[in-house]
Amino acid sequence: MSDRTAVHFGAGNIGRGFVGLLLHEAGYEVVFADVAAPLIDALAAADSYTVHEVGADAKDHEVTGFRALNSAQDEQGVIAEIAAADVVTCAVGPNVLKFIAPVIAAGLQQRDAGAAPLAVMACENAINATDRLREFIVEALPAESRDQALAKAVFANTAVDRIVPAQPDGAGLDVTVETYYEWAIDRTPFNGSEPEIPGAHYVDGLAASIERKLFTVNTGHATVAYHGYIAGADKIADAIAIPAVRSELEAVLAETSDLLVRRHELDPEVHRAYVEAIIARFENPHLPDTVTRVGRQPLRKLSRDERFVSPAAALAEDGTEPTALLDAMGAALRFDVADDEQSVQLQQLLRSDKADGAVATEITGLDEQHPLHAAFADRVRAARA
Ligand SMILES: NC(=O)c1ccc[n+]([C@@H]2O[C@H](COP(=O)([O-])OP(=O)(O)OC[C@H]3O[C@@H](n4cnc5c(N)ncnc54)[C@H](O)[C@@H]3O)[C@@H](O)[C@H]2O)c1
Ligand SMILES: O=P(O)(O)OC[C@@H](O)[C@@H](O)[C@H](O)[C@H](O)CO
Repeated sequence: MSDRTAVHFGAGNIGRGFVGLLLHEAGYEVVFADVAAPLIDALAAADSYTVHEVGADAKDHEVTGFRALNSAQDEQGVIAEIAAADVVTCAVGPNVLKFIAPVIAAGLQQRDAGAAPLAVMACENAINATDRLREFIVEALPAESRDQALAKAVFANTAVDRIVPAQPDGAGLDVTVETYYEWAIDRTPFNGSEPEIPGAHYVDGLAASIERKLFTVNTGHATVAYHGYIAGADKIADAIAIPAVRSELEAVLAETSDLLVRRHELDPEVHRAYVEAIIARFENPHLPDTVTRVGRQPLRKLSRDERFVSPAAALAEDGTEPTALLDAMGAALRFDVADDEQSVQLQQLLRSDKADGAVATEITGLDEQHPLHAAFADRVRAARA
């Protein structure tokens, strides 16, 4: 039995197939907290699950020694775990951070002031997700004990990268993943006391790592998903095999590469190799990933600080029209998937009687004066025609 505990919110694909696995391999007892009752019941009843890698040099990994708590039904149990844990991580989706924050806040209040600080690290596809989580925790803490509670934790931003597709019915707790993974954690807030996680690596400041990842892996992935969806593809590997989709992907990544190389002073050759490796990951024929999973929640993906608008707005502000990014954003507007709530909301918005410019602003958060706005409003008009 381990003497170190990690509470992980979100026992879904990346939670079991990546964060839970790496924490287990680092020697932590992982306590999964999730609101999905069947999933938590299955985890609580299991002694182990298997992470199956697919692709070159694939291996199977057994995860054992975990516990599982239903955070909707046993909030006090989760709070007590957090009060005593060494690490808290989450992979619940950026829009869910506000719901888990009050529980973490309560755990910090209950924590012994003499205990080593709790390492809090959000593992979401978003810029500074841990900072966002911290803001929600701050809001949840009473003013009179806020500073004491916050002093009991260290908050570090992270960037996580591993493609974990939706798992097929009947897979149970086992998870199929690609072999590649990367977990970059900002070392700065730890002042030398960073948790030992051999599968992760520490970096000085996360801005370059997270933007490189989000604006390459996720911008590229979403481009393949949205153009692939329009072309009628179901799987990402099939979508990228369509020459027109592949050209859109390459054009989008040329635009984000231009921004990333300049902004973070990346070596262009090293970055080119990074881009090529990512395209090869999208082509992995053994990975059963779909355009509907990768394109999920289009309103989040089209929001201001996300994978399309953030780099496209920066390029437009520099005087370049990012045509491929705009075309991918236009393709995203045509993502019409009945069981994706945000896709339904997006289609309702497009059918509304609001002006194209107002719709463009509502989706992207860009005001009418922004240099990207008019070009995106044109894509809105085209999608409504
Ligand atoms: N799947 C990937 O390839 C991948 C890779 C890197 C990062 N991510 C990021 O990880 C996050 C999760 O993605 P995923 O693919 O694992 O999604 P998922 O839907 O498989 O898992 C999310 C889990 O969070 C749980 N959850 C929802 N609300 C909760 C709450 N209030 N408290 C506790 N648990 C709650 C859900 O029940 C679900 O089990 C997202 O931010 C995603 O962008 C995913
Ligand atoms: O998780 P999302 O919805 O932000 O993005 C969908 C995919 O691009 C994403 O899950 C990737 O598979 C992952 O980020 C790879 O590291």
